[in-house]
Amino acid sequence: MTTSTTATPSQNGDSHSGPHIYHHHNPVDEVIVTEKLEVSRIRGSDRRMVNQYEFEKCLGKGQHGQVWVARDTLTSQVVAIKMLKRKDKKAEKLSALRKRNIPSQPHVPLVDKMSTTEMKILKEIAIMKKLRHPHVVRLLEVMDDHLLKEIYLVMEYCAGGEIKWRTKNNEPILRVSQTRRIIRDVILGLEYLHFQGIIHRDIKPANLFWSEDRRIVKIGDFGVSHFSQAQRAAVSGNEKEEEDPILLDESDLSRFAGTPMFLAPEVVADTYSDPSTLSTSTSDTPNESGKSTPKLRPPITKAIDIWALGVTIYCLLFGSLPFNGDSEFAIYRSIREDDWDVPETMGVDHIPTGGRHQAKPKKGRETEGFLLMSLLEGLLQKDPSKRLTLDGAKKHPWILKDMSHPDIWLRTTQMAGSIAATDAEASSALSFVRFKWTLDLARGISGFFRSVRPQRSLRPAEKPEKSRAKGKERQRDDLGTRSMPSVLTRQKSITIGVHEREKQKRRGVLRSSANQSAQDVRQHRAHDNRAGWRHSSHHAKNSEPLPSGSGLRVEGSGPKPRRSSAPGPANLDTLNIPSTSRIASPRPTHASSRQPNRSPHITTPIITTPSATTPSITTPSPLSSDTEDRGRNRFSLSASAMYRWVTGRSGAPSPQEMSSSALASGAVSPATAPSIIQDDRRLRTSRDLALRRSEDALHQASSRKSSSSSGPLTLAMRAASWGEVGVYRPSEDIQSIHSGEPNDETLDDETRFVGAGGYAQSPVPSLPSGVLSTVSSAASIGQPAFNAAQALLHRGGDGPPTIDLTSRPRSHATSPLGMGAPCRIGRQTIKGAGGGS
Ligand SMILES: Nc1ncnc2c1ncn2[C@@H]1O[C@H](COP(=O)(O)OP(=O)(O)OP(=O)(O)O)[C@@H](O)[C@H]1O
Repeated sequence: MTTSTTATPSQNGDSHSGPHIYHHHNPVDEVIVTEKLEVSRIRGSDRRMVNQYEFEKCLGKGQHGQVWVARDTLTSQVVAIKMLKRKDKKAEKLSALRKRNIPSQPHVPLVDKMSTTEMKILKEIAIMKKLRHPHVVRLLEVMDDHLLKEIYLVMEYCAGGEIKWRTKNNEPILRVSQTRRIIRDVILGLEYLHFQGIIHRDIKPANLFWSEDRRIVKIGDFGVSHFSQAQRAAVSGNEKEEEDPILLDESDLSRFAGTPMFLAPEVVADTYSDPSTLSTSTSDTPNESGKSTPKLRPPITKAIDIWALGVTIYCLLFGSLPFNGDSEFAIYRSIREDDWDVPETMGVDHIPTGGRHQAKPKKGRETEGFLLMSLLEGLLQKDPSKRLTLDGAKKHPWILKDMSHPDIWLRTTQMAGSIAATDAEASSALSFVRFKWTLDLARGISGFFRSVRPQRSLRPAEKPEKSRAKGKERQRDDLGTRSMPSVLTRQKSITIGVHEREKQKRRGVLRSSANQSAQDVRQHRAHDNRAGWRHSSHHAKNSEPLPSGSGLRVEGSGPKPRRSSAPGPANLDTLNIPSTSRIASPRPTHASSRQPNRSPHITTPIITTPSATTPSITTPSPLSSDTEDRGRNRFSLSASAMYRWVTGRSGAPSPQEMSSSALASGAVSPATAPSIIQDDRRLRTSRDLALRRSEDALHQASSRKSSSSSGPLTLAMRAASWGEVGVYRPSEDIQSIHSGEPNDETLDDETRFVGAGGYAQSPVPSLPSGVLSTVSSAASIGQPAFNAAQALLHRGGDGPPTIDLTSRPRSHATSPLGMGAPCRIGRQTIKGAGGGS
């Protein structure tokens, strides 16, 4: 649900009048859009207050504005607020020059009415609004008052800061194992972005953020990201899916955006340095006149993120960049032409690399260095068509190294059919619903999954990107820590007319959805969410040129100068969707695709039959032969299987075995248990349970607004992303997954248990993995589930071990397990090194 809020009249006249209603964040809410702002100063201090947010300290300044840590005085939640200036004089001048060449049209393009900066901001917002994943920084609220010169993006605050990767002497500061875990998180986040049709375009260590305790890494900064409708349609199987017109503009891939050292070769292709060679020919053979025609520039696809991931891994492990130069031009040349090399050792733990080219060892004897070289080889392929895919990277032995159950990790973190790919689905609390244990829910879902096999759709035909822009480059003086500013070159596709039609369509949908049955609630929410977009951009899209702000003074000189623009890459969307990402079609948009028996609560990903226009094939998951397994009823309750294991018999737990509070709260219904257990019959092994737990963590996390560091949820999530899925491990394993100092003796039993994503040692020494993981999952879900788990496990006598869960696990923020512990290098304790600051 998107909510508009209003503010009080300002004391200082900074905002206009309106009733005093500030929105209270609810973890399952969609992004809030606030249109009226009150900007004031806190009495007796020079600190700024914007609506309910008290600004505390400035984190830094980027291209278009500042980022502040602020506190929500209503909830005490600490957030990061990005203040973006609507107008950017320099960028606009450049844009105005370009626009002179655009012929006049019956409808004035939206971009011509809005500043290019504002357009960019709106795009960033539109992209961020779609995202909800534990490894992606979350947008909580957009504060956009057209009377003010700044737009405020309230985001999840990642208190661990950005990932630091080198000392002043260009030495690495992370261990190899830490890097591996970071990269696993990034892969999961990136996989989600690509699944959503988003190319990040600025993957680099500085855009990867630690959670407060440095257990989780999240991808942030979507300032130059690109949304591809074609990619999205390929995933959803619905080419006609409605989207924001702002997002539909695909010309912006022709922008030359990103951070120079992390740009892929296809982005800096030599047509850039020599515009005369620019050609649309696909051949490099001599033509009739005998002249050789250069190859067509490779299309810009999500493969650019894979390249940047390779550069990022290199940075984290070696403390230096694989491609560098004294000037931007030299950097690009190096990216295009140079081979990369590696130092003798990697990581702060100085593990030998074995060199760039090494003889292939016998199977099973591959060294860390050998595996890394093979991974980098795949990621840093200059030809994007030969580059490793994200799926390939995820399955690479270096990434999976030291995992006790890589196959389970791969399966549990698989995107297709498991991750809610739409806003509506992402907003659902799958695990929470699961623990409601409603009969309809369990039956409906299991029936559904039995009847529908996963399908995967082929992507639509490639769209040629027409626009090409030429430009000059400018030298950059920083070392890849700053993104290049982005300037839209053409925005012809977005017109007021398009917007009006879009609005009318949505209104119609919204009206009719008001009368739909409860089964349509989820779909309604999706529309509602997108319609909510109108709140923030309504005036921008429909009104006359925006009035200049009356409130905040414009400070500074705007963004850094535009560095360069390049000839536009040729093609836009030949996005290679990993096979594992194609299985599900998550959002039905037509009534015909609705499942008649689905409960209004059911918000599980939907596997739709592909539309007539989209060819599809049915392919088993590459990870396992049991594709059907993926389609199983994920609502089958692990807890019931846990019950079966605990009691040694099938059937429902008796009411006495349920905790009274769980029953009282309605979270556990004895009447529903038999059917649930029946549905659960196929889940016989603890392995399945472990799998389930991990999925739950993902879903639960994706449903939470505040997926920051607090709460036990993130522990389960961490387990999933760190590849340690619900497996009991002895004490030495705790150290092996410990990113801080190995001799940390401060773990107490409870903390160990809280960290039960596979790290518990006591007090559950002989607990099978499934049970342990289930409890971990339950703990992440909340009191009712927690009570249920407790009821099931809390039995004495000759059965399995008793686990006392009477006290809620304490926040893992206090737990030293994992990356929270300091990492010392010499006498220094290094921030961002998986340790304290
Ligand atoms: N959600 C967040 N949580 C914590 N810190 C953040 C968050 N978002 C941004 N920051 C920090 O705020 C600072 C400013 O960020 P911003 O993205 O505006 O600029 P930048 O990354 O330095 O430059 P640019 O984006 O122009 O490349 C950076 O130090 C960044 O690490």
